[in-house]
Amino acid sequence: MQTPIPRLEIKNLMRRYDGRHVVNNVSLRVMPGHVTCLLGPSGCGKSTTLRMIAGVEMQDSGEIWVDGSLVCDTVYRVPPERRHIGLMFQDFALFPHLSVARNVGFGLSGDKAAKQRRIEELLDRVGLSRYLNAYPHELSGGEQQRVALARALAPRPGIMLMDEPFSGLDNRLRDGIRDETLEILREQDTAVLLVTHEPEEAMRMADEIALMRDGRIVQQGAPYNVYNAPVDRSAMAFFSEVNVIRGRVRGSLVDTPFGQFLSPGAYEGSEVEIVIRPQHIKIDFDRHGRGPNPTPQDGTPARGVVERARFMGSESLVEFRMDHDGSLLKATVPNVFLPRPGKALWLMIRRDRCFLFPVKG
Ligand SMILES: Nc1ncnc2c1ncn2[C@@H]1O[C@H](COP(=O)(O)OP(=O)(O)OP(=O)(O)O)[C@@H](O)[C@H]1O
Repeated sequence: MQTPIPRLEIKNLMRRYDGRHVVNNVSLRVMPGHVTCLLGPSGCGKSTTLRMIAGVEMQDSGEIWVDGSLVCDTVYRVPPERRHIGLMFQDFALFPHLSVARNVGFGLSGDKAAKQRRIEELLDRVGLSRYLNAYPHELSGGEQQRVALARALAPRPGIMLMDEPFSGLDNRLRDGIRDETLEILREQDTAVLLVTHEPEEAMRMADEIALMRDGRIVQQGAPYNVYNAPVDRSAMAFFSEVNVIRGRVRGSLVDTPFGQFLSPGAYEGSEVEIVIRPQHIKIDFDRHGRGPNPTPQDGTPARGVVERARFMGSESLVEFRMDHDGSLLKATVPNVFLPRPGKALWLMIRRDRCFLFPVKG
């Protein structure tokens, strides 16, 4: 069976500024109708990657392929306007002297009636039909952004590059517009590469997440896998707060106040971190100075004293000062759980949800 050809493929893309690799050997593929999110902190090289694919910036080395054809390497280069790539960048610019309808229809060819139908269809989908004849300055920032989105979607690009396209929208609007945009892009079988620094946005939108750090992709996969099988502590901490418990490997085991942990693959005598998200810490009551009995699933309980408890909406966040070393651990509990500061409680770690990483350096 033939392997399907990716709509977009980049191979070993490199870009240096002032001798520093800001994009370092980045490779990825996006299939038609799929959304890949380049996710990473500010300055990690996401936008530079997108700009090279768009053709507005040249790579130092590496290749860009569209539908199995080379579009750009260090010798050959298809100009941006002939790449048939749609762009939706943070700093979108509408043409101020054109009406909303003409802005949306700007990149459209074909007969007038078909153009008009497409313009009306898109404005309807982004909820702006009533502004057909308005001018950009008559619209709010968020409305202008939705017009820019309609304009980018109108020519049915085979590839859409999006750089934080929803960041200017208020929360109430954002989810709806995001879902609607995705639906349109999927209907058109467009391959989408979306840049964001927000893990929630990536989890919500992506078929695949490429987690970027210091110019490199450090992990790539379905959102579920990237979240639940992080490659290291930083990858894990990018998605949520984490608790870290340190220990040393002795005879393939790590001894901690929460009991012993198996340490497969870690060197004897090396220092390791056991990392756990706040939602995977279990809380139990104090029974006259004793905690619950140890279990194979949750190990040994360790006692902590509540330092602070806050209600966060759908969950409560409780911070504990641990008896054994004075460290602070965070636990989240669904709904309302607000023990008073000073109260002693027992914490246990869900063994199936903790990760063990070697301490670097
Ligand atoms: N034209 C340039 N000249 C010199 N350095 C640059 C240039 N463009 C980007 N950089 C640097 O390259 C690095 C990566 O920038 P890039 O904009 O790709 O990051 P990013 O991950 O998209 O960040 P953000 O989310 O803040 O936009 C940054 O350190 C930035 O300062």
